[in-house]
Amino acid sequence: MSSPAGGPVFADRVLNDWLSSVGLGIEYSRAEANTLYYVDEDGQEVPVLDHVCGFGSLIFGHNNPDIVAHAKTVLDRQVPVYVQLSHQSHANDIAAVLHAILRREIPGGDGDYAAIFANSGAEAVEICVKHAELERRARIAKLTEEIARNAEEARGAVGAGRATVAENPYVQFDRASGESDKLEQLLAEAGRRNAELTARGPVHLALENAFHGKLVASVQLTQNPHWRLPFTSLASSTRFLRANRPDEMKAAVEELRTSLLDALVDDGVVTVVERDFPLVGAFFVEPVQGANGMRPLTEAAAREIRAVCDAVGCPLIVDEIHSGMGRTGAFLASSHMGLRGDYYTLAKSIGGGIAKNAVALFHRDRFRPEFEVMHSSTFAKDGFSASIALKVLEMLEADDGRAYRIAAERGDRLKGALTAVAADFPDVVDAVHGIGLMLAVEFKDQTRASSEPLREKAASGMLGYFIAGLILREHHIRVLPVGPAGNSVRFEPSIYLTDADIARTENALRDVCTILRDQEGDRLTP
Ligand SMILES: Cc1ncc(COP(=O)(O)O)c(C/N=C/c2cc(O)cc(-c3ccccn3)n2)c1O
Repeated sequence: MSSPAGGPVFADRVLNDWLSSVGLGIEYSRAEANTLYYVDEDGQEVPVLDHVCGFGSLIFGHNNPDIVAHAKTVLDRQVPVYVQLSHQSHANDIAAVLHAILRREIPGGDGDYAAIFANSGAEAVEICVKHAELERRARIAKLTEEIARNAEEARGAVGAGRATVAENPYVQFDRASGESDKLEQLLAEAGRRNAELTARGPVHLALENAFHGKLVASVQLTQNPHWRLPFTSLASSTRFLRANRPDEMKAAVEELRTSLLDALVDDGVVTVVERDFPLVGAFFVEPVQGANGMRPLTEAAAREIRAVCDAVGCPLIVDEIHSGMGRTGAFLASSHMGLRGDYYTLAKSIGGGIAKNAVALFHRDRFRPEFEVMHSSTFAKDGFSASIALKVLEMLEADDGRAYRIAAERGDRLKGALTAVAADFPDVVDAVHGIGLMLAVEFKDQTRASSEPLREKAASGMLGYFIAGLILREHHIRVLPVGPAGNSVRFEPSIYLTDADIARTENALRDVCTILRDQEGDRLTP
C-alpha cells in the first residue's frame, strides 16, 4: 500500500504512523462518486468503495461532475470571491432557500430564520454559543434593571415611612437598626449575591456522547474526554444528559436552578423574592448522534428536550451538521422525530464536496440583529463557496426532493443488508443503528475474547480501526469506527451507492463477522 514518500516529516507524523499500525496507512490519488483510488506497488490504480465519504460530507459523492462543472463555470466567470462588507446577495439567496426548506420540514414550522455563515461546523456551533449568550445577557439585563427599579421603590417607601423591612433568611439585622439601615443592609447583601451570579458564565446542556466540534467552546459540548478534558478551563461547562431519561433531565435542570434576589414592597412590607436566573445558556442536540454510533433520538426524547428548553427559556440548538443535508432521507433529520429547534446548524455536504461552508440559522423571534455585525470570518460566505452551496441546495430540492427519496431508499437497502448480517451473527453483532445513509454496525465487546490478539485490540479501544483496516486490505472498502463508540463502524456513503456496492459491503461484513466468531484475531493485524 502506498504511504507518504520518504524524507523528513513535518506534518501528521504521529497520525500517519498510527494509521499504518492499524492498516489504514493509504494515500488516495483520485476520487469520484463513491470511489476512491490509490496506486499500489505495481503502479496499478486500485478502486476503493468509500463508506466514510468525508465523515458524511459527500451526499453527492466525491467530485460530483455537476458540482465540479458549476465550480469551473463560476471561476471562469471571475465571480468576486472575497468581497467582505459589500452587498453579497448570494448570502440571502442561500438563506431564502434554507428558510423555505425549514418552513416545510419543521413541525409547526413558522416564522423566518436568519442565517449567519461560517467555514466549518464547529464554527457554526461556536456562533450559536455566542448568540445564545447574547440572548442570555439580554434576559439578565432585563431582570437586573427590574430589580434595580424595585430597590429604588423600596427605598422610597421605607424613606417615606410607608414600609417596613421584614425579617428574611439573607440578612440578620442588628436590633438597633432603623428601617432604612435594615433596607440598605438587605440591598447590599442582595446586590452582592446578584453580582456574583450575573458574573457567572452559562452552563450548557448536551446529550451524553455528544459531538459538537473541537474548537474552544464547541469542544466543551463534545463529551469524549480525550478531546474535551484538557480544555475544560477555557470555556463554559456542559451538563451531559441521557436522552431517554426525562426524570434525570428535570432533576438536572432543578439542580441548576438559581435565583436573583429582588426586594419588593407589598402592602407596606419589604420582602425578598427569588427571581429565576437564566444560568442555562442553551441545549445542544444532534437528532442523530453520529459519534455515538449513529443513534437517532426517539420522539419521546425530542418532546422532553423541547419541554425542558421551554421551561428553562433557553434556545434548543439542533445540530444538523452531520445528520442534515438530506443524509437521512429528509433535509433535516430532526423532521423524522418532530424535534423543533430555535437555532439550527448545517455544514458538511453544503460544501458540495469541494468547498467549505457552514451556516447557523436563528428563528426570527430569538435572533438579535446586532449579531450580524458581531461575528465574522474572512472566508465565510465567500462568493465561490456560496455558489457551491446554492448548487447543492438546488440539486437536493430538484424534482420535488428526489435526492431525499434516493437517500431514504438506498439507506433502507443498505440497512437491510447490514441487518441481515447482524441476524446471521447475533453472537458478534450487537445492533445496526441509524436512518437513511447515516448508519453504523455495533459489534459486541471483545475484551474477553478467547483470542489474545483480538482481546488486546479490543482492550486498546481500537477494534473498530483494526476491523476497518482488514476491510480495506482484503475488500478494498473504506469504513471507519464512529467516534468514541470504538466497537461501531460507520456507513455514510453518497446517494450513488449501487446494489453491487451493497452486495460487496454485505460480503465484507460477513467476512469480518466470521473472523470475530472464529476468534481469528491475527487476521486483524495488518
Ligand atoms: C454533529 C456535529 N457537530 C459539529 C461538527 C464539527 O464540524 P467540523 O468538523 O466541520 O468542524 C461535526 C463534524 N463531525 C466530525 C466528526 C464526526 C464523527 O462522528 C467522528 C469524527 C472524528 C474525527 C476524527 C477522528 C475520529 N472521529 N469527526 C458534527 O458531526
